[in-house]
Amino acid sequence: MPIPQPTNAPAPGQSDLFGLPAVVPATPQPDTTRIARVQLEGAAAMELDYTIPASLAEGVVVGSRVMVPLQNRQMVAVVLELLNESSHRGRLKEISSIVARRPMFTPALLRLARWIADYYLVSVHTVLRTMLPQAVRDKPGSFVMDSHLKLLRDPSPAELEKLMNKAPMQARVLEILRSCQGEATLSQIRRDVPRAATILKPLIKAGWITRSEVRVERDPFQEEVFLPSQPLTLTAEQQVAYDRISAAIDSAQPSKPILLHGITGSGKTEVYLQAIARVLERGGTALVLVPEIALTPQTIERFKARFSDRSDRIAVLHSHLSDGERHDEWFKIHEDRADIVIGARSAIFAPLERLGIIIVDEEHEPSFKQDETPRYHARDVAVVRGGIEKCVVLLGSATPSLESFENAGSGKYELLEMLQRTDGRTLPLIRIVDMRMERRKGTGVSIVNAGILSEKLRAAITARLEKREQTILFLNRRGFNTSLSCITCGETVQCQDCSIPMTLHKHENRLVCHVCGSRRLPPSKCPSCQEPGLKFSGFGTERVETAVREVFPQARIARVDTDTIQRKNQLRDLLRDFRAQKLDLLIGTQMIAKGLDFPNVTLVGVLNADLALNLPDFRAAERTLQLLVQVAGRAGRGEVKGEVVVQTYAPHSPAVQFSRHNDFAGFAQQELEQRRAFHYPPYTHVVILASRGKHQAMAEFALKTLHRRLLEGLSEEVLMGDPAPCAMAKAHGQYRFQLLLRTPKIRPLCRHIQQVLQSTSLPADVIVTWDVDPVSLL
Ligand SMILES: Nc1ncnc2c1ncn2[C@@H]1O[C@H](COP(=O)(O)OP(=O)(O)OP(=O)(O)O)[C@@H](O)[C@H]1O
Ligand SMILES: [Zn+2]
Repeated sequence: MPIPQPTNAPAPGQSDLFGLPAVVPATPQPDTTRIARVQLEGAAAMELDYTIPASLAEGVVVGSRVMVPLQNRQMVAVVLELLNESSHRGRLKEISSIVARRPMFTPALLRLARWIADYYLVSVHTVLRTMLPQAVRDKPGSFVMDSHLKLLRDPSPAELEKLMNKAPMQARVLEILRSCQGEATLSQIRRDVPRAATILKPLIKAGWITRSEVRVERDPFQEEVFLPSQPLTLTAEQQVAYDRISAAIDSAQPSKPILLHGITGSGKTEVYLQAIARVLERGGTALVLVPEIALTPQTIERFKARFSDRSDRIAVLHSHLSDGERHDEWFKIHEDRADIVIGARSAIFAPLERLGIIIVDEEHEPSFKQDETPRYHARDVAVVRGGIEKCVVLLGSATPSLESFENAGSGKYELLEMLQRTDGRTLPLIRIVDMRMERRKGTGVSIVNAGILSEKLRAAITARLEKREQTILFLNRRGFNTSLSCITCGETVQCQDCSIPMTLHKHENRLVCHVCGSRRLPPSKCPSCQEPGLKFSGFGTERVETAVREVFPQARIARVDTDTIQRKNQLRDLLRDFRAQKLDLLIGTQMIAKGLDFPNVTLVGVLNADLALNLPDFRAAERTLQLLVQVAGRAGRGEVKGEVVVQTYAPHSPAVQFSRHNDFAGFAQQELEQRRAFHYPPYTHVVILASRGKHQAMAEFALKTLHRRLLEGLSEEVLMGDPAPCAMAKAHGQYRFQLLLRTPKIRPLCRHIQQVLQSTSLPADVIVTWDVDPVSLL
């Protein structure tokens, strides 16, 4: 949809960030009173003070981008603070000019940036960079432009005919304009009159039309139509939750963050929708964070449908957008043309003003943590942003993170629970299959013997196929066989650059490294002892697909993983087919574990529950439980009761047992006791210090040096491990080491680490990283 440009818009091409002249020159005036503390862009972590000349006094506000002199050069900087005093007063230089009047960062976001910099030990500059999408950072204001033409008066038939004889192209343009109510864009007219641009001038001169420049939004949902949806009548539990949330929205006092623990299908999304409606009624805006993987068209459709009267005021930010789309969506928010923003992790930095609520759905999801610098956790940042903006923060999950659950337990957060499904149905029946027994039975069916499908699961699928109900099989591992090893010497074929076994992808007949992506032909003999006997083992989704097709030749089957889904709309189309029951059985990785709602799915099979359980991480049990509960939540969402079959070699582990009884609280209680006893989060904060480099000894030396320096003056409360190789000791050709620190008080530890890092010189070819509150130890 074209959007009118501000009236003072310069011609495209010479516009700066916000359609203002690129630079507002300053007249130097010695008599200044105010001082701006700025953050230089491009330079490392430099904060400097400048005076604000009187001529710019009104234009410079917190968040403005300005030009400042630095050693004979002019640099771009962001105003962080306005001060009355500076310790350097008298020697300060003046701000030269304003780059953009409208600040790129709201004051609240600047405060947030400082908090993040401080908490995660990074520079403010790095955080500010992260806060802007790349397309906005690099090419702000690069909109697609078009001309909007308007017919000033209808030509009479006689006038048209006269024009037709003299200048037929001009007459044709007038005709087109008349046929579309007197208004059209140049690109619309070009479809009929390709050279229309060349004849606009005479038409304008003759007083027939006017022309103005407009932006064309690159709207990711341009072609979608949304059927409006009405608010549902809330269930009793939903009503209680909603009442509390809306009281917090209405309250003038800042409220605690709210944790909404609602089982799958309890109608959390409906509560979010109604809470947002409440915020909008009061003139506020809403920010919704969803894990990238759950940010499906289905999710967005629900929001667009509910707020269909203002669906053009919903902005979406996630990684599947093109750069241009992301640029335009960001500016839509920046220019106050959006009231609701839905996005993945980095949308927490959406420059919304008048924020009334921040919702973090699936708050337990590890993907809310960024795995590169700055390693922030969007859920925790949401809580801090909520504090700064004085808005409601609502964290939702069927399996809250133990951090949030403990915060609710200790009264730091408020806990709301919804433990019934909206349809009043019970949760699906969960059957645990002990695969140790299963394999001992040796039924003679190869797929069973290979440990892929138990007899129970096979029978359950057969029953579903007969009843024309649908099945989802879940396995969080791609490929055909997951390892290849030598029967003589026992060596496993590993990636040369990474210390993990390579996976066979049969379709392309290659061994693939799932860490660095390197590929090679499967060797015919052992690379280590040169003997010929090599044996494939372990199975991934590709193998499952082949096996299931063999056992159920009539079934209509599809596989969903990153190997089969490569195009943008492929997943959407496939899920549409599944919903329309054009498919009987879906096999997939975590791509299908989240948020999907298919009424005809009555069976979910978890092929190997132990994958997450066996990870060397104190959160292994928590992750397993989250996964089982989420996956199980996909079954029985319609009329028929659902069934879940979980295959495991560890049937008695707490994660399996508690998920079977859908007892999140019971699991949390037991797990929290363990965490407390062994000083793990949420009772401590973890910091991981890691080193990596091409030379093993150097990387290890670097971390040992840091370890030694950290010991000096380390507080007694801090538990520090020894430097050790990471679980994946080598990746991308680099050796990796890490050091784990735990502490009940994070800030003093971070200050100590920062001092050590700043005062220790390390080998140039070793990279040292640190991660505050990591979500994974791998
Ligand atoms: N008050 C209600 N009355 C009737 N149906 C409802 C109500 N609230 C929600 N539903 C329906 O129940 C289903 C589940 O709701 P919803 O998706 O909001 O749950 P959820 O807790 O977000 O689920 P999940 O965590 O599994 O994604 C949806 O189909 C929704 O339309
Ligand atoms: Zn590799």
